[in-house]
Amino acid sequence: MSWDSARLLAHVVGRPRAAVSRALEDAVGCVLAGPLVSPGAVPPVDRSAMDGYAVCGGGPWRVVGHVGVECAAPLDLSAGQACSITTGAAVPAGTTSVLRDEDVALDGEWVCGPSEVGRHIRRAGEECQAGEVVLPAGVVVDGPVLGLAASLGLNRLIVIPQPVVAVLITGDELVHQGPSAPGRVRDALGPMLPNLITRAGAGVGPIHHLPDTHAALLAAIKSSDADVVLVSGSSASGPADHLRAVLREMGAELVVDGVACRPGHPQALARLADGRLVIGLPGNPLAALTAFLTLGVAAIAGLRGLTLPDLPVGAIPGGVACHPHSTRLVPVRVTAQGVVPVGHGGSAMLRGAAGADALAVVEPGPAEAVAARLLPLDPGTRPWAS
Ligand SMILES: Nc1nc2c(c(=O)[nH]1)N[C@H]1C(S)=C(S)[C@@H](COP(=O)(O)OP(=O)(O)OC[C@H]3O[C@@H](n4cnc5c(N)ncnc54)[C@H](O)[C@@H]3O)O[C@H]1N2
Ligand code: MOO
Repeated sequence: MSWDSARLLAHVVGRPRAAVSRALEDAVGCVLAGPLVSPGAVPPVDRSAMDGYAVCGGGPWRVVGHVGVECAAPLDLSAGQACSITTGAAVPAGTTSVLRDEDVALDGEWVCGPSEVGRHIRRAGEECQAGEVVLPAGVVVDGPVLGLAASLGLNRLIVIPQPVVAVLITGDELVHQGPSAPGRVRDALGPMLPNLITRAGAGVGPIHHLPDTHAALLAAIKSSDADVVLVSGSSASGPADHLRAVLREMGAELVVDGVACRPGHPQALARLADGRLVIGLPGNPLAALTAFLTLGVAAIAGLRGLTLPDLPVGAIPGGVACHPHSTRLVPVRVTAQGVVPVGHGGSAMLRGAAGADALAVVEPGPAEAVAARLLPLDPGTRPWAS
């Protein structure tokens, strides 16, 4: 299966989770299930944009009082009157202009300065009117969205919740302390995957290290209640690679069974009878990373109700060799001079990817590519190209 078909299928198979109502503080990372509608006008009244004086008509003006932000019922002004005012305070009825502190001259109870009708007044409803849609469905709830929701007066949001992704790391040879040595390989995926899952917009579920047995893998997949289960190091066809046999035994639908890409070709995606997804990540660390960025990120986007972003295209002035039949995923830096491969892109090594910005998606072909789509290595990057 082609790399693009695999990515597309993973996105389609990740069906959006049911919408729920969440308190603002619990909604971060979720996706708006419907348009965000303002219940009222913002601001609700005309407000001063400056610290200074609200005035009525032409000057000089006699200062008749003070209005602070906390003042719920400000006095009225009539022609020739002014009141001192703070930024954000409701302007008194009759105000024609606000003058900044630094622009006025005071003489006892009199104030004078340059006034211009409407100046430094934030009009009621300037940001939005009651009933107005301020954000469409499908926006990821982040800090600014929460701030906006609060300033509209909302306490809760209707959102598609984040999916939960669990990780099963297989490999009897894996160790979690100290260096690799004959017979032992330092686990690189346990430390790598949680941050990638978070940046892709999912919750990190349990991470289990399993022995290389059919029974252990079967029991762990069966007992997980995560929306997506990532299984690393069991994707090929060796004696310790049990993933496909386990999926068969569970009656899973194998949606993606190998992808024509390098590295990462043995990756797989299956849907269990109850709708949960299982993604097989090849054990080689860069292959696991490319598979997560391909199938994992696309499935998570689907589960979150997000579209699959089109990838931006970058010029590669120095060119990069194509593979005759497979899509190459090549660690690159994105510079002002164009896209530059960083090297160290072998499937068992992370050195190139760790210092790169993106994977260049190099289409199969007979020669060299001088441009490629760019798959961000940080799956939390905003998709400018979509
Ligand atoms: N006969 C074939 N052999 C292999 C094929 C193939 O098509 N036919 N594909 C090769 C490719 S490509 C890859 S990638 C690997 C995928 O292997 P598995 O997913 O079954 O993983 P393992 O065999 O367990 O491990 C491969 C390699 O990666 C190391 N590894 C595993 N997990 C980790 C980890 N958490 N951290 C660091 N390194 C890890 C493991 O020690 C092995 O060296 O299969 C090829 N073989
Ligand atoms: O394709 Mo393997 O996934 O090269 O390392």
